[in-house]
Formats: sequence, structure tokens, C-alpha cells
Amino acid sequence: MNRKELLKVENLKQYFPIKGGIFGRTINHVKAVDDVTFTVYEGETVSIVGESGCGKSTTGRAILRLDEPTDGKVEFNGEDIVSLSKSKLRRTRKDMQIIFQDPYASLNPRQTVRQILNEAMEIQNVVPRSERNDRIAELMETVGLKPFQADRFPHEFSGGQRQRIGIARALSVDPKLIICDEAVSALDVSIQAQVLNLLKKFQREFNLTYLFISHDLGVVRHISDRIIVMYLGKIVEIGDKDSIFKNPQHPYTKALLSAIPVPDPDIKKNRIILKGDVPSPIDPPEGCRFHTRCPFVVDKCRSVSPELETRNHMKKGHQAACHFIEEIHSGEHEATRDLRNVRQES
Ligand SMILES: Nc1ncnc2c1ncn2[C@@H]1O[C@H](COP(=O)(O)OP(=O)(O)OP(=O)(O)O)[C@@H](O)[C@H]1O
Repeated sequence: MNRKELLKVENLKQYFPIKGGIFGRTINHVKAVDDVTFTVYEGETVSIVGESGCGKSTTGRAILRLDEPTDGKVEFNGEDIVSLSKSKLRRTRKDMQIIFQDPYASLNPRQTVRQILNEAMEIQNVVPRSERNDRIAELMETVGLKPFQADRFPHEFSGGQRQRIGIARALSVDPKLIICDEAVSALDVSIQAQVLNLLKKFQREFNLTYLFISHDLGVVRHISDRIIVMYLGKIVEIGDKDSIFKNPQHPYTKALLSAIPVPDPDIKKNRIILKGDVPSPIDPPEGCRFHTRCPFVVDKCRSVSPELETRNHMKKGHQAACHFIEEIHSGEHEATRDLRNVRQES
């Protein structure tokens, strides 16, 4: 089946300047996103995962041009987003919505829900004024709220209900893509499940595409078709959900997954504890960015940056950026050999 490419991100870079000195000149840059390329197909959910600070949110913001990207290309529905004029961008934004982690911070506390939804439709000019109240009642019901609650203010709702309002606002303009930036992270687990199920239902009903940004691998496992793993501004692995969860290739992905708690105490996991902290994105390590924390590091990793690639034992579309994917997989990497020898000796 030929899937339609809805979003194409190519060599995206987002460097934030650091100003200093008495003249406030740019003295350095935070390389928050550094040469990121991926495609999102219509109707799928692609998640971006990784530790705090790896560049997930920055990627989402750069795609929407909430921050102007430093370099690279973002193509949405065949249109080059980066070179659009402000007025054309405003029109295209109708099709690309974002839901944030904290719905309270993103909803104007002085507006009723009706005003909030009205404003979204007004800006995008999607529903004639005379039909807006009907549309608002319909939207409220769609997200599991009562139409009369539209005359209440955001503080009169619970966290889960507020997130439903955030979703209603995104849906009000009939978008194609919704970027969910830690959209359920602040909610209780049971409410999280409700909101995730709602998002899945809308995806089927309205043929929506999601770019789902989250640090929570449990949530990501539930919602994703494909997963992108980021480390220090770069993609280290990309693949469909099963490939990533059942057959992770990059040592960083293996470490992330090994840290997920297992409910059954009889199941023992080989937890990979990463040494040290994530280095600064101002001065990222040479070669492979993960080498300072990698249990398999050898000299080559310190100088040569690995490309994303697929090896024979990997499924089509599954790529990882590590020089030693095959050796680690087969247990022939010198670090795995050393570990085995230690085990045999003891
Ligand atoms: N406007 C900005 N100016 C300077 N640095 C920024 C800015 N926005 C983000 N950064 C830096 O860019 C890096 C990536 O941040 P980003 O928020 O994208 O990470 P993240 O993976 O989404 O993590 P989190 O889940 O904690 O938000 C971090 O080092 C952050 O401090």
C-alpha cells in the first residue's frame, strides 16, 4: 500500500544562541536539534521519545515554526513550511495543531470554553458564525463533555477535562496533523488512558495523524505505530513499535527500555545502567554523541559520527545509528565478549 507522506522533516537544525559579554553578542549555541530527518505518513502515530532535554519539544515547535528553524526543510502536505510567508503560514497552521502538557497554561483563564473555541474557529475562519454554537455543542460532546459546560471557565474543570478542552480546540479547526507535546503526562494514569483512547478514536474517525512527544514509554507503547528515539539533539533509532520494543538495536534504546518497570517481580530484567549525565548540547561530544555513556564504546565511536542504517537482521524501515549494531546483536562486540569472559571466570 502506498502511504501518503504528510510531514517530511529533512536535516532540521535548531540552534539557540547564547548571548554574553558586555555587548550581548552571540558567544555560543545550544544545539537542541541537530540534523534530524524523518517522515510521518497520513493516519499514523509517530512518537518521539528520549530523556529530558534531548530536543523532542524543540523538534515539534520547529515543525510548526513556533520557533524559526536554524536550518533544514519541513514539508507538510507537499508545502515547504519554512519558506511560507506569515499569512500563508497562518492558513497552513489550521491543518497542524498542537496540544500541550499543561492545558491550563495554554487556555486563557479569562475566557469561557465557548469563547476559546469560538476564537480558534474565528482565526481560521472554518465555520460560519451562525453555525458556531452548534459546532461547539458537537465538539463538547465529541470530547465527552456536556454542551452547557461550554459557558464555564477553565478553572471550573479537572485536569483531565481541561485536556479534553485542549483537544476540542485542536479539533475545532479540522486539522490533519496534531502534535501532542507531553499531552497526557500531567494526568493521573486512569485519566491518561481515557484521553489516549479518545485520541485513538478521533484518529480513526477523522483520519488524523499524530506526532506524539513523550518521555513515558508506557504511553508511547500504547499509542504509537512508529517510534523515533532521540539523544542529545539527534535521532539514534527509528522503527515500528514492535521493532523498537522487541528488537531495540541502539545501546541507548536498550538502556531506555531496560529502565521500564516490570509488574511481575519474577521476571528479571537485565537493566542497563547508564553512567554519567547527558552532556551539554552546547558542546556535544565528537563522534557518536552517546559515546561518553555507552557501555560498548571503542575508539572509533569517539571520532566518527554514525549514520542511521538498517542491517540484515533488522526489519525494513528499522534504522539505528551505531557503528557496531551487528557486533552487539551477535554478541561479537569486544565489550560483550569481555562481559561474557568476566561471567565465565566468576
Ligand atoms: N528557547 C530556548 N533557548 C535556549 N535553549 C533552549 C530553548 N528551548 C530549549 N532549549 C534547550 O534545548 C534543549 C532541548 O530542549 P527540549 O525542550 O526540546 O527538550 P525535550 O526533549 O523536549 O525535554 P523536556 O521533556 O524536558 O522538555 C535543552 O537543552 C533546552 O534547555
